[in-house]
Amino acid sequence: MDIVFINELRIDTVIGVRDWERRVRQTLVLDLELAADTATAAESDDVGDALDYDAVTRQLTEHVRDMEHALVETLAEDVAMMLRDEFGIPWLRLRVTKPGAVPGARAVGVVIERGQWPGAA
Ligand SMILES: Nc1nc2c(c(=O)[nH]1)N=C([C@H](O)[C@@H](O)CO)CN2
Repeated sequence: MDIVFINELRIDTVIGVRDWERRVRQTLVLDLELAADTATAAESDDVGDALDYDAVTRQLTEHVRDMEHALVETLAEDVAMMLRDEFGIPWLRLRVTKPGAVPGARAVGVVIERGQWPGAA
């Protein structure tokens, strides 16, 4: 099993626990590592055999844009569930970064891993 990745995907959404954060859109940055079999696609040279990172990115962007969560934890869990359901991804690692959310820190956020790496005991 291999990894298809998406780095620094920026999406505007409603996110945050403060009252003012419910009234604005803020930019989150998402980094994903998605377990995928790349060997079959490499053999056929057909995107139909690949985990299509363009399709994942489009669906993910639409999904996150429409959300209104308080915590980045909730958003991350929601994204992981959607990706695993829609694309049959067995394992993923997701980093959700909220730039400039805390004075003195460039960014804060969460990293989650969900699912089982295929073949792992
Ligand atoms: N673990 C978390 N802590 C905090 C979050 C969060 O989503 N997860 N959010 C906030 C606020 O929304 C912050 O970004 C702005 O004050 C605070 N702590």
